[in-house]
Amino acid sequence: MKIEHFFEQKKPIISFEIFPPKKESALRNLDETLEILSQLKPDFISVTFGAGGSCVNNQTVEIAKKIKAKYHIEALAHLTCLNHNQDEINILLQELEKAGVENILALRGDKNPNVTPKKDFTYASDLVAYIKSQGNFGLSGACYPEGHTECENEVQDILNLKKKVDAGVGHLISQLFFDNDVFYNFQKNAQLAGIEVPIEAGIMPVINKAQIEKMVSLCGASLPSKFTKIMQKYEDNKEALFEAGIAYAIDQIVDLIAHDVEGIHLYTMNNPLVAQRIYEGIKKLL
Ligand SMILES: NC(=O)C1=CN([C@@H]2O[C@H](COP(=O)(O)OP(=O)(O)OC[C@H]3O[C@@H](n4cnc5c(N)ncnc54)[C@H](O)[C@@H]3O)[C@@H](O)[C@H]2O)C=CC1
Ligand SMILES: Nc1nc(=O)c2c([nH]1)NC[C@@H]1CN(c3ccc(C(=O)N[C@@H](CCC(=O)O)C(=O)O)cc3)CN21
Repeated sequence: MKIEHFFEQKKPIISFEIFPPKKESALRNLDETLEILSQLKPDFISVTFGAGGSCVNNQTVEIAKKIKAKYHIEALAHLTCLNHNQDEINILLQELEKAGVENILALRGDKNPNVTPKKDFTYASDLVAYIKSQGNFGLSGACYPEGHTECENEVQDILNLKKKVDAGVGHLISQLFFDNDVFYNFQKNAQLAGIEVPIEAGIMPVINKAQIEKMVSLCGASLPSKFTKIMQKYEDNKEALFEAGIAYAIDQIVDLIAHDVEGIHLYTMNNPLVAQRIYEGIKKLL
């Protein structure tokens, strides 16, 4: 089923994101992760492709296939185009079709200073238009409540997002954010720009200090003082930071649901216990 159809239901949809681990040995743990995540019955699970700028040939197609075939949950495979030419994209599309994966998150991909980008696709919107011309995939895109780090200003970023939607994206997933007002402001601006597809709010529960630093450098999310206060107080107390990170994420989600958000996309970072705790905290609100 195409993901955009999930939004025809009246309640907010819930989805999880996982990434293919770099180490072969961690792939076994991923099965345990999927076992737990699937019991929570999310509307779909997305699988990243070379997240954070790496472009090794990872297991995205295989994992997305397993999510559908073994766990009977809709899968959304991420696909990046900066480091692929058209022939390589064709092969990946064939593999996805053969695997029965119907939904693609079409992305440009993070720039990696050690890799020269290929020239067939420049922006995610180029990939969206190309996939649209090639088959019958459901297409999703990424959006940036605080503006994309490379874009000169937020107005231009929203106009670029409109191009991506017009190219054929039926659903958007937001970059993570820690201040809900930033997201509400973005929703309003997207609407003013004529963007009418559903926008899921991307939430990352932050449970360790290294992760916060990595994410801030990767996506430039601003940190409200309420957030930094908690992180500073508990940075050296692992258990307390875990609890505080979960509480902060639940607090964000409760507020988003009260504001009638269309969906919550949880960046699980392959930690199923975090997803489980958060799901427990919000399930009665759905
Ligand atoms: N690997 C993964 O699974 C994930 C990666 N990301 C990363 O997020 C970042 C951006 O990806 P996307 O949103 O797919 O890229 P995008 O191509 O939509 O946007 C990238 C930049 O180009 C600008 N832009 C977009 N379309 C344009 C156009 N037609 N004309 C002029 N400028 C345009 C945007 O304003 C933005 O600054 C990447 O760094 C991506 O890899 C995000 C989520 C998951
Ligand atoms: N710019 C950007 N790039 C992304 O890839 C991305 C976003 N933003 N925003 C949302 C999510 C978050 N994602 C992430 C972020 C970090 C890792 C990460 O820390 N990966 C480890 C791999 C560890 C392992 O293999 O076990 C790494 O070291 O890169 C993974 C996915 C993917 N997404």
